[in-house]
Parts: sequence; C-alpha cells; structure tokens
Amino acid sequence: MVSRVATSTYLVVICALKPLFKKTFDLPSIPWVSGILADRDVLVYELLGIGFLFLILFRTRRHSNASPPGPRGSIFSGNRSVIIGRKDIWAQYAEWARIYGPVFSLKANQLNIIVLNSAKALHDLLDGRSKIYSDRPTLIMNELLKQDKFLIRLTSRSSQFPLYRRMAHEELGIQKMSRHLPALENHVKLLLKDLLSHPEHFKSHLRICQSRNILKTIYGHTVESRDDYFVNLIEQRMKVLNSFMRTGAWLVDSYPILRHIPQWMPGGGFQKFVSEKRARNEEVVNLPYEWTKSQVKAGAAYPSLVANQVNREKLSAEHEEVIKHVAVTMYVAGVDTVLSTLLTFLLVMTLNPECQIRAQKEIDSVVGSDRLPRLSDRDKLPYVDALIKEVLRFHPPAPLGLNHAVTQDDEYDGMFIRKNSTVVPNIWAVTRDDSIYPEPTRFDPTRYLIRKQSSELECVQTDPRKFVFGFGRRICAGKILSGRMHFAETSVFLQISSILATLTISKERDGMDSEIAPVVDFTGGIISLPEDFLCKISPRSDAAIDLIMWDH
Ligand code: HEM
Repeated sequence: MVSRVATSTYLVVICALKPLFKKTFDLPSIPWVSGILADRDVLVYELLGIGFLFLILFRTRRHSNASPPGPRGSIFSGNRSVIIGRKDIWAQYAEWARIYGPVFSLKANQLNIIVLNSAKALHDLLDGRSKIYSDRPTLIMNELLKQDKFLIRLTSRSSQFPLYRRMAHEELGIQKMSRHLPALENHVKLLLKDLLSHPEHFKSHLRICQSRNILKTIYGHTVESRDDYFVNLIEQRMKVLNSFMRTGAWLVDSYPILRHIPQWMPGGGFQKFVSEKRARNEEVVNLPYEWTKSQVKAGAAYPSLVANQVNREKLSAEHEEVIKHVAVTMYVAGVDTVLSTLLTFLLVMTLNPECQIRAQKEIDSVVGSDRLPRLSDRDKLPYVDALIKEVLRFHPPAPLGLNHAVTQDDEYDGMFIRKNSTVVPNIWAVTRDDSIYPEPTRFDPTRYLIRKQSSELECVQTDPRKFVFGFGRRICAGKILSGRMHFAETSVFLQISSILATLTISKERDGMDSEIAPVVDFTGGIISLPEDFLCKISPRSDAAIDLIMWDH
C-alpha cells in the first residue's frame, strides 16, 4: 500500500516536472511496479522526483520534530476538555508554561494552538512579527453566526481591514474624544448618584454607565432608563454569543464538513444555536445603525462615530457595512472590559484600604473638594495613575487577550510554528511573572512609582498597559496611542478618580456586625469579571454628597 502511494506520488511529481524540461515523455509506457525507466530524459525526471520526495519528507520531519512542546491530550479531541472545562484556563496555561516553556502547543480537536506565556515571546512575535501574526483564526461558527465581519473577528487579510482600523482609531482618537468629554463626565455624575442612592446594586450601575458611554459616543443614543431598548438588544445577544466563543468549543470549527449536517443528526445540535442567534445578530448590527441614520436625516444627530461616518459625501453600501460592524464591535469590546476594570477596582479597594486612603489624599490635595476630577488633572495624580495600572495588572479584563492567527509558517527559538495556528496571548501569565512583578499577588500601586533609596533611583516596574491592551496591528482600538489618552483609559480614569473623590469603599458587615471579606475570584470567558462580591459604598462627607447631587 505504502509503495503504491509512493509510486503514484512519484508519477505525479514526474508529470509535473516534465513541462519544465520540455522533453517528450510517454506516460503509458511506465511500468507500474518496477518504476525502472531506461529513457535518459526520464532518468532525469526520476532523480528529480525522488529528490523532491525526500525534500518533502525531510521538511515534514524537521517541522514536526521542532513544534513547540506541550501537554498530550486525548487522541480524538486533544486538550479540548481542559480548555473548555476550567474557568481560569490562563492559570492552567501558566502552570503548563512552567513545565513546557513559555511557548507551548496544544490541540483542541484539529485546531493547532500555540500559547505564548512570556513578555518576550509576546513582544517578539505579536509586536515584532505583527505582519504575519495579526490575523484572527478562521472559525466556521463565526461565519455561520455572521460575526466574521465584526472588527474583533475580521481577518487581517480582508481588503477592508485597514478601513476598519482607520475608522476605529479616527473616531476614538484624542481629537474626536475631546468632544465626548462632557457626555462622559455627565455619565460619571449619573453613576455617582446611582451609587449613592442604591450602593448595593453597584454592578448594575457600573454596567449601565459603560453602556451609556458607548451608545452615546458610537451611536449618539442617550440611555434614559434601565429598560433601554438598545441596551437590552445588544446586551442579550452579545452575552450569549461571547460565552460560547471559546477556542475549540465547537466541533464544526475543526471539522468544517459538519456545517452541512442537519440539526436532528448526532453532532448537529449547534445548528439550532446558529439559527436562533443569527437573525437576532442581524438586528443588533442593523437597528441602532438605522436609528442613527434617521437622526442624521432629521438633522438631530449627536456627532457620534456612526453619524460622522454617515455624513461623509459618498456612502457606498460597502462602506455602510463597515460602519455598522465597527460600531457594534465597539459595544462588544468596550462595555465588559471597562466594567471588569471598575469591578476589580472596587474589589481591591475593599481589600486594601490604605491604598484607597492614599489615592483620596492625593485627589484632595490636587482637585480639592468642590469639583470632580477632570482629565486634565491626571498628570498631577501619579498615585491614582499607578493605582489604575495596578488594577489592570492585578486582573487584566481579557486575561488571554483575543486569539491571533499566523498567516505563514514561521520559526521561533528553534521551534516550528505552523501557518494558520491559533496563537493565544497569555497576558495573565505576564502580569503574574515574578521576575517582572515581585510578589505578583500583592496589590501595590507603588510598583510604578520612582522611589529614592539613598541616592539611587529605584527601578520602576513595567507598565502593564504594554500587555493588557493587546498587540501589534490588533492592539485595542480603545487604547492609549503615542502617550495620548484614548477612549478606554479616559473613561476608566474619570470613573475611578471620581469614585475615589466622593465615596469610600469598605467591607460589608453581616448580621453580627462582623466584616465580610470578599473572595478574590474571577469568572471565565474572553472577558473576565470578578465573581459577585459584597462591599459597602458610602459618601466620604457631606460636601461629597453635595458634589454628587447638585450641579456646580
Ligand atoms: C480597560 C479596558 C480595555 C481593555 C483592557 C481592552 C483590551 C483589549 C484587548 C486585549 C484586545 C485584543 C487585542 C489583540 O488582539 O491583540 C482588544 C481589542 C479591541 N478593543 Fe479593547 N480593551 C478595553 C477597552 C476597549 C474600549 C472602551 C473599546 C471601544 C470603545 C475597545 C475596542 C476594542 C476593539 C474594537 C478591539 C478589536 C481590535 C481588532 O481586532 O483589530 N476596547 N481590547
């Protein structure tokens, strides 16, 4: 059998090489088994063919030998059950990195996965070789659910990719951002009022604040109530979709042929999920967009991302598709990430009162007590700035970032990385690397502050924003650029500094008046939030209540 396959391959190779040498060659005259060819010309083809076969064999062997090492999984599904079974899979990856090295490989069914666990590997590959490491994995489920046009999932090989990125950066860059500052400040004020009146519902207040920010800046829509139609529409759809989009979760991504099997057949269960969610997905993409368009026509539009783009002279159908998908991606990418940061902030403030007091003192001395902090105060608040960095390091909102994919075969540190492999950036592992952050489980904003020890300046630890916003050409569209403030950081700064200025976060007490210490635990998923916890939120002073309740 093996020899027949070899002989057939050999014949194919000979036939393929033949035109290159423009020699006559009578195929039917080749004896099937012996393969002994007397003709001089044919002998040349024969030798070349054999050489070619050896080359293929050699290449294959060399590559498979040098693939990154990794844990052996089951013969059929690889490590899939571990990947989808453990909520803090980033911690499992960090454990495996200690065994197999900072770059290791996994299989989930047929998907080749390379996990990068060190700052160096992340920087070398995803930043340094960004040209070939900035694709997204091609997943059949994305296509079936019509999510493949969302910026976060769009392939970098798409001719529209530069347009998507340009639009996102243009609209969330510093110039356009400044026009949204009054709206963001107003939303902070609403958040503080909510936290003052019903502190126990802090999670829902924080969530609605992020929705307000995104719906205003992206669509120009003002969220008036918690039953807001667009908030509910987008939230419900996206929550379901994101929770199901874990790497390797769907068999059809490994075996694309399965996309054709009907729902009633074993293994066809995903078809029901797809048909239920797809139509709803279209609503999420189209309805808020159409609403903004109607506002533009009526001359009543707020200068949002969508309105700015719709107002351009020529608006092709193709351009409209891009606007719709950039816009909806902002909601998907921008609400839970900032929410996660704010919840982690409340959690660590509950557990580290001394850090909270120091930040409050700094704000009091710079801002005073008769106004809320503004963006322009940030440079004068180094401790608050360090505290925000430490919140982002303590638990990065996207601990595994978003999956990248590599568009061509590559080698790194003597290891072969196969084209189309899914590349997982384990950001969490870097933020817990004790060679970069000594005592990584300790919350300590002073890591980033320059301190004097005798006459020497002490080394400052790496700014975690180098990792937590992603890498290369796929870096977060809401991220700081060239030292200037962008959307994500602006909204995080305004919310955190204003909460610190006016409210105190402390441990809740039980019926026996004993303090309840919250457990530090986080949800799984692409965006990871603190698990539900209790904390007490109270006004710092009468002046703070006055500041929150009245417009000054
Ligand atoms: C603290 C807040 C945030 C964090 C930690 C964060 C983090 C990230 C990360 C890790 C990625 C993946 C980058 C990569 O693939 O290498 C990403 C992508 C993205 N983020 Fe953010 N993000 C935040 C807030 C926001 C906000 C507020 C917006 C929009 C308003 C936003 C928009 C996006 C978009 C559009 C992408 C996809 C970029 C692409 O695929 O080309 N993010 N973000």
